[in-house]
Amino acid sequence: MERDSSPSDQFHRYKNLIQNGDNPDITKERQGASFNLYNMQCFVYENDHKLQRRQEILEFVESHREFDDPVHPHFLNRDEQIDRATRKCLAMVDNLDAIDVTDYFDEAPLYQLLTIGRELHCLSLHYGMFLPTIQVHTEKSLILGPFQMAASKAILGTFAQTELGHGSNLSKLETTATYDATTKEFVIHTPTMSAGKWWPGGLGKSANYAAVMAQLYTSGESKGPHLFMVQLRDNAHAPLPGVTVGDIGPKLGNNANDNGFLIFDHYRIPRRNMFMKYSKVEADGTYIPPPHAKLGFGAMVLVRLLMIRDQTCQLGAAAVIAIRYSAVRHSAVRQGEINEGEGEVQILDYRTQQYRLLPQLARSFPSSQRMRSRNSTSKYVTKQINNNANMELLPELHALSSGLKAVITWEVAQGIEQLRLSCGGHGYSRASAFPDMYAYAVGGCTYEGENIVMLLQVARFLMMIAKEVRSGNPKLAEIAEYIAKPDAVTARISSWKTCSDEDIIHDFEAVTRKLIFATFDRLTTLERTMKKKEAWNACSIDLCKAARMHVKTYLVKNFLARVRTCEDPASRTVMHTLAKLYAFDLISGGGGHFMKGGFLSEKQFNEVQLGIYEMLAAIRPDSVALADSWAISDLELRSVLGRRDGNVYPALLEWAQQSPLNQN
Ligand SMILES: CCCCCCCCCCCCCCCC(=O)SCCNC(=O)CCNC(=O)[C@H](O)C(C)(C)COP(=O)(O)OP(=O)(O)OC[C@H]1O[C@@H](n2cnc3c(N)ncnc32)[C@H](O)[C@@H]1OP(=O)(O)O
Ligand SMILES: Cc1cc2nc3c(=O)[nH]c(=O)nc-3n(C[C@H](O)[C@H](O)[C@H](O)COP(=O)(O)OP(=O)(O)OC[C@H]3O[C@@H](n4cnc5c(N)ncnc54)[C@H](O)[C@@H]3O)c2cc1C
Repeated sequence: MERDSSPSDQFHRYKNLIQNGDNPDITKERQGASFNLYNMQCFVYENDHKLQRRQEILEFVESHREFDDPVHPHFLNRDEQIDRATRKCLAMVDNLDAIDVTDYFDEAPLYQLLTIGRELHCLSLHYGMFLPTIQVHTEKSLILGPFQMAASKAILGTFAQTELGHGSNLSKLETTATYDATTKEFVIHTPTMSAGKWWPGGLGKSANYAAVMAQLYTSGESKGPHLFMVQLRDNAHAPLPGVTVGDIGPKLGNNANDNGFLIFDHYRIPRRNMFMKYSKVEADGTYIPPPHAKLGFGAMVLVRLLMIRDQTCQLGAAAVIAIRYSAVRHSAVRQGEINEGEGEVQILDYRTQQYRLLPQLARSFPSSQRMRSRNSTSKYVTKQINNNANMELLPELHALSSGLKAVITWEVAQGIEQLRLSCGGHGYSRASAFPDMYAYAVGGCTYEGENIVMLLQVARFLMMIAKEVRSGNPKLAEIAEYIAKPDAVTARISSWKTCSDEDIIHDFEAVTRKLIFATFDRLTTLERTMKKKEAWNACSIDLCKAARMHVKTYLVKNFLARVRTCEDPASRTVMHTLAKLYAFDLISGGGGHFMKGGFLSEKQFNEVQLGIYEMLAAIRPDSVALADSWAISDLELRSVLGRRDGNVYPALLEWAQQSPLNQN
């Protein structure tokens, strides 16, 4: 008997049968949009220049063969993944000038996503933290040398702070840097096993330098954690004597990045290798403290701000995938019928599906847009600090960057998981891109400051403000002005169609204020009978809740404010509904806080719920176009389910063809 045709032959037969232009369901969705896509995209990306740059970068990457993937990266083992990412990374960097990517917040992450994807790479920390550390912490007169060397990749660096034994608690780091005034050197040493550096990205194989955080000792005194520029490997890339270094093995995600470990044995570096912009050790060992104790943590603040934008884009991309897929599932065999006899519906028509998708889509917009103005705030603050003029803004920036980082990374990770589930079985396949997105995003909940630890930093700031308000002499940062407003007795929220932005903001501010003062009162009461730190620990769950609510209020206010700037009326109408959906969904999720003390009546709560259902129905016809407004190309999305043309099934077959198990 003649043998069956190979899986490959069969696959091509199906492919020819199915693939024929865009999926008609998705085309119909696009045709039904109530707004002009280009106008909306210009609003989302602030202006058409940014949109145009996205397109230019995409075309540049697509036209360069060195960025092609001969084998889909999902089918590679870890060595092959690292090899692929490293090759692509070098090509990416070699072409930086040609495509002129200079914008760190928008263009650089896009360029990286298009060329490499979400696996990170050997230079992630070099660009993500080493260069920013040099920028933030090197004296002006000395910056050119190291910066040029790092920028030109003559040296490749990482940021080595976390140790086996301590990550969050920086004051207890154990690596030491002891100044030897006789040789004018620092001796870097790992005194215990738990002092070994653990986690720095790119350390395992790639970096030959590191910005190392170590406890400074000079003239026999401990001066706390400080940063040092340390060479780790020689020109042949072998570890230098006194340095032991390696890879820490596979992780949940980011596996093309060689996160590493690092141990020092009385390793000597010149005095000038201490980053001395803010604090100094003179040749004789005299220590000069910084103008603000926490200036040494400045690079982390900058990277937390970078992360917010980067992470939000992941949620946007996940929403694009799930919405497009929901519009095409099932064009041939539909899941069920809403009205018997009228045929089956797209899964996007199920109210439960809309409830899974659209609040996540709404959530993806405010955070990304906020970041753009945070970018300028951070530049402003950095300038003030560089001029040694104004340290007053530092606590505000620290609180805001920590809070946004904690709330957004959590919401992004949760949102991606919810969107993955909404795609049923196919969401579980790596072809969907959800597993890689989730693994990438959820890392952000931990690195650059564990989220709970970050929320507790925000809470410190809020408790300080509450104390000032209670003392009647507050000096309020802009982000905290509402905390001094008079108490509000009842909520103003009403039907989503009639309630104003001011009503929504009023209620969010009132509830957050109550939460902050209730926590403050509990804390001060406990402090009467407990040590301060014990009282803080006893209140820490409430402290986190108050911090989260403060950040959410900030996001709601800014989303509504941003929508008001939209010049195109049709886009503004849809975005306004999306902003209200975002706010109502938060109220619904945090109902306990809103209903406490009868602030929000049961009737109002019911209006909130009903409002959500009505807004889902109102947004439904625009959902695919709203997903398109993220202007994410297929190359950036890297998802079989989220393809722009909606031809999911042939693409899934094609993807599965590449599995090594199908090769023989
Ligand atoms: C190509 C481009 C791609 C772009 C795409 C982006 C992605 C790019 C990929 C990155 C890939 C992964 C990169 C991971 C890289 C790491 O993970 S590096 C390691 C990061 N580690 C951390 O973040 C550790 C977290 N821990 C901390 O930050 C600090 O220890 C803590 C938690 C803030 C506490 O600090 P502490 O000094 O022990 O605490 P304490 O003495 O209690 O002092 C607190 C006081 O200091 C203040 N304070 C603390 N920190 C600060 C600060 N930073 N500023 C100002 N004040 C501060 C507080 O406000 C507080 O003030 P008061 O209330 O007393 O007035
Ligand atoms: C993918 C990835 C990449 C990384 N890259 C780098 C890098 O390049 N360079 C680098 O130096 N580090 C890096 N890290 C390490 C990262 O910065 C730390 O893991 C992070 O700061 C948390 O520290 P930890 O792991 O010690 O957690 P811990 O601090 O041990 O936290 C464990 C638990 O204890 C809780 N906890 C800790 N302190 C408190 C507190 N005061 N109050 C209440 N709860 C508390 C936390 O909330 C958490 O639940 C990376 C980590 C990951 C996952």
